[in-house]
Amino acid sequence: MLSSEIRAIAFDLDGTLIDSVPALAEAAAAALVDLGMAPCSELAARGWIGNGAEMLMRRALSGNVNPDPNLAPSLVEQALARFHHHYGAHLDQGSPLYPGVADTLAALHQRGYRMALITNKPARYLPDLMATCGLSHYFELMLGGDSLAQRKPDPMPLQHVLTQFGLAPQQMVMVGDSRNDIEAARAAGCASVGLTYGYNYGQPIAELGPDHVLDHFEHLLALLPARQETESV
Ligand SMILES: O=C(O)COP(=O)(O)O
Ligand SMILES: [Mg+2]
Repeated sequence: MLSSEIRAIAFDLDGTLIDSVPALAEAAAAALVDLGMAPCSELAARGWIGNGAEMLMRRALSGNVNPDPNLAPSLVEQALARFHHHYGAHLDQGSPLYPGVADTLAALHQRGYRMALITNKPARYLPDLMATCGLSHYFELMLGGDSLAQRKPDPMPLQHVLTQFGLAPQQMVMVGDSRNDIEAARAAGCASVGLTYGYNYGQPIAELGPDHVLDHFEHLLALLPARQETESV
């Protein structure tokens, strides 16, 4: 069980709520082909997701999770533009919800938790993508990787949500699949829950030391009781 002080939940998106690998990998591969390069595999792209679209394309251009520091800025710019072209054109395909996500979010909402989305994905995609998934109405605030000056693993997005919600760090938990989520939560003074099914550069999320590690999204319900119950004690 998480602290009974928890009033809000910040959710990561890619690898936590939706399996975005198929859509992101396809757009990255198509962008490489547009530039006359060989496409990347879905498996490779899986290890490059987590730090936003530009970093995904830097890694794709380099064929490595550690991007070549000498990539020409114009090449990165072109690759990113082609990525946005392909990804934006197929937002409604290739990003299925993980099992249990819709019902669990509905139940947590019903239990009285306030919810925010904190993703490193570019903010421009969030309204349409979340509407397509049928999840928009749960989130009071949706932040993308380019919404603020800093993104996860920096604590800034979590601090922004706390300020907007008028809450202290111990009143919010971050739920995510990668080191960026766990490190951002720790730096903000928030609890964290790590999900094992997402993308964490191939490293088990437990190694980052989140407060709880879950294999299934719906197991969140056991950690976060109905708010009315918590408030009556
Ligand atoms: O798109 C990314 O690179 C990561 O997105 P996430 O923060 O929702 O996992
Ligand atoms: Mg993620």
